[in-house]
Amino acid sequence: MSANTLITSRPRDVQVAEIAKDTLVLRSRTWERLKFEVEYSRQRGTTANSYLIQADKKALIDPPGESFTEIYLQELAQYLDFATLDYIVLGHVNPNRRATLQVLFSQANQATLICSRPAANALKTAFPEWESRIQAVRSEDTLDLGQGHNLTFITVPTPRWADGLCTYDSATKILYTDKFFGAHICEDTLFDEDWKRLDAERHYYFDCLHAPQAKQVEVALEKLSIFPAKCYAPAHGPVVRYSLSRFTFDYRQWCQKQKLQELSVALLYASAYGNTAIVANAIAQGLIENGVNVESINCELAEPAEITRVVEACDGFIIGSPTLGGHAPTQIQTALGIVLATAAKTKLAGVFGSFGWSGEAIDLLESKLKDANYLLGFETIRVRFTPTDEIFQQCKEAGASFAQNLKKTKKLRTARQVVTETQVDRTEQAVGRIIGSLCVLTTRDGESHKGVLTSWVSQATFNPPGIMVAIAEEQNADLMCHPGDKFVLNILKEGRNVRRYFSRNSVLGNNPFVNLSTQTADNGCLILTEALSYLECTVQNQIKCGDRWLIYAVVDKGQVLETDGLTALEYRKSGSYY
Ligand SMILES: Cc1cc2nc3c(=O)[nH]c(=O)nc-3n(C[C@H](O)[C@H](O)[C@H](O)COP(=O)(O)O)c2cc1C
Repeated sequence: MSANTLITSRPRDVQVAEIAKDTLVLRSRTWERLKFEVEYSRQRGTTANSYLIQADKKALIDPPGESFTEIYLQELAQYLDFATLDYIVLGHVNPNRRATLQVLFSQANQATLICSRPAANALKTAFPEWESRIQAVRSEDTLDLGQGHNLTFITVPTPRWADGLCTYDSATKILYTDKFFGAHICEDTLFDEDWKRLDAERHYYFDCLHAPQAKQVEVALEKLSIFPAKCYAPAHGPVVRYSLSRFTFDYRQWCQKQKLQELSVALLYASAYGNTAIVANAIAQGLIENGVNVESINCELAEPAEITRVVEACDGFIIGSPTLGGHAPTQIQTALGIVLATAAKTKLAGVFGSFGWSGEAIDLLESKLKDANYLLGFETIRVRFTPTDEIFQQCKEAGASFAQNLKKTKKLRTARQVVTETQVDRTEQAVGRIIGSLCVLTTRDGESHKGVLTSWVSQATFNPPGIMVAIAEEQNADLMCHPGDKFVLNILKEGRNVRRYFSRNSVLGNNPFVNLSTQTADNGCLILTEALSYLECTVQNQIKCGDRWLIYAVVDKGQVLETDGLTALEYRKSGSYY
């Protein structure tokens, strides 16, 4: 029997120990993975740490979730007469923790609940009967428990825990860090004396929970750094006494590492009950494991300017929503508006969400992004209620495949944009920055069909719909420079290599059309069925300018052949050649 089997067979318990003057830790331990930790467990169990400070006043910090309610309260009763408890301090709230609070609050009937403002709002909705006993605190608010135990509160909002609150006790110099500086590992050892052994678990915990919110974690670290802490008391895993500065340094390094990744994805979501947030976290894990930085935005907290900034800066974006009353929450609708107005169409996009029965919000997001012509980096993820282990894995894989797709498209774009320092003519380089849609222009000469590749095309008029094409003599200009001449403009799709049949150096034969599937348009010219769309055009005017004919033609009719996909673009190094 392996050591691991032995460990997992131990029953849940609550380990109690004194960690400083007047201060106990109560570690609710499970040697197996907890269900709600599907998202970040490495199967080494975990501890849900709660702390009790007993000075002139008594404060209990972070009672555990409902899987421990009974054994935790039984154990706590050995050390505390509930009727004498003055305060319950919460680092964050979640639905899972409410069950324990419900029982504790009814027995500790003198106790006031201390938490951040967002947590207070959520708790007042959950426990309206206790509204007067819930007290919201702000950063730098203090609470004197007597005997030197002066508590200072620090709000540390992150996308995942908008209501995050840390607490510093001046008597013991313990900083109660809640979700920061934890690890999911269950052992008898209370402290981190053998901290090198904890490295992998700590790093994994950070990657799963904090890497997607590195920016906000850095802000939190800054706020916490002003306290002369000698000990971190986290919500999970060993109490940090021996590796405080090393662990703080690691957090800073890990945050930096995220920000230095070459590619970054904006992950926008809202989540009323936490399910969409779990899906977001799974996708984030897949991205992070594949070397992509993730900037999470909880749309319920973020200002529009912040969303705009992140969407502008990212290489790809993924947006997720719950469906509530047949709709996406207002904040998601606002974020979608910002995305549609801000994100370049070349950015890779993704959609996900948790729903109950109809999932309209997910459909809305998908259809708006598809209509706007964004390319999706994975098939839209629809999860009913809470993701199972299996679905969680699938979401993670979707994140991984988004990362791979992002790398591919980025490579394509940068390869085309590289300009070497040896190029002499800056003007040419500057002109070369003009890009165009890659098209094949087909004309007809009697029974013979011709096709030329060009990106020198743009819309010229709304009414009638008209286009402008610049064409060289050798590009069959004679077939399209007279009023009344007909042609078809085939607009090519990114990722399909149709251009190779029409390039000047093509070795694929003189007649490109034998290799391609075509239809004949009403005007007699060929439509390439692999194109994204096509326009049937009639020439109206022309001007000979420099080495080109400038042709103006009206669009008689057109059709989109594929609703998914992006227009292929032609990037050039110089304005003096194609
Ligand atoms: C008040 C309320 C209204 C809901 N309305 C819908 C709905 O119209 N369509 C649907 O598919 N699911 C609906 N649901 C189910 C939620 O979409 C589902 O619980 C989802 O997991 C919530 O995601 P979240 O945990 O990220 O908030 C509703 C749930 C609640 C609580």
